[in-house]
Amino acid sequence: MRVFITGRPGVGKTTTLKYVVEEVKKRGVSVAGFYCPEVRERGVRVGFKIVDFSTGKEGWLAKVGPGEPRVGKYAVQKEAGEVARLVLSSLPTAQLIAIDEIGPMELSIGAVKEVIDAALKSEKPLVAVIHRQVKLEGKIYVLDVNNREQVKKEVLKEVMEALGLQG
Ligand SMILES: Nc1nc2c(ncn2[C@@H]2O[C@H](COP(=O)(O)OP(=O)(O)OP(=O)(O)O)[C@@H](O)[C@H]2O)c(=O)[nH]1
Repeated sequence: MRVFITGRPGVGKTTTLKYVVEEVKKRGVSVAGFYCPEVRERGVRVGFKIVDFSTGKEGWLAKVGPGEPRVGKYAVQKEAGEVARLVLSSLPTAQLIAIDEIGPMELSIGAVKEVIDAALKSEKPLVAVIHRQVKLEGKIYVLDVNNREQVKKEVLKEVMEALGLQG
């Protein structure tokens, strides 16, 4: 099972993915993967964190300021690799893989791309937010404000079925 969630910025992709992860975790499912929330200071975006779904450990993915390598105006942070390696180590024992997101920034950071490649190679059920420019084989939900409640339920149902769990 591979389900991808895409849609325009701010439409609710992360919220949808986190809803599904939290619902299956309530049912005792082990989830591996990460999400990359933006960080704002006084309303201005200053960078992104990377958070491990399995342990909750987080680190800076990339933030404004000096440093190499860079993704756009952001400097990639070394700690991103530490969190990514933690995620990679939890993939083998997980029942579900969840990634937010498979996008240009994540794909340009070696250790994070390694997690994404491992997830895509895995036979395990995968739910991922994909950037609208990224094309992958699988069931794709294009989220909008009118369908996001319905999509939350549909994706959860697909995951539960793939894991052999009741509703
Ligand atoms: N009322 C309502 N608000 C939502 C829903 N989903 C997301 N939001 C709100 O919309 C805003 C953006 O949600 P995200 O989940 O971060 O949207 P996103 O598509 O992941 O955003 P980007 O990653 O920046 O593209 C947040 O303030 C959410 O609280 C929803 O189902 N209902």
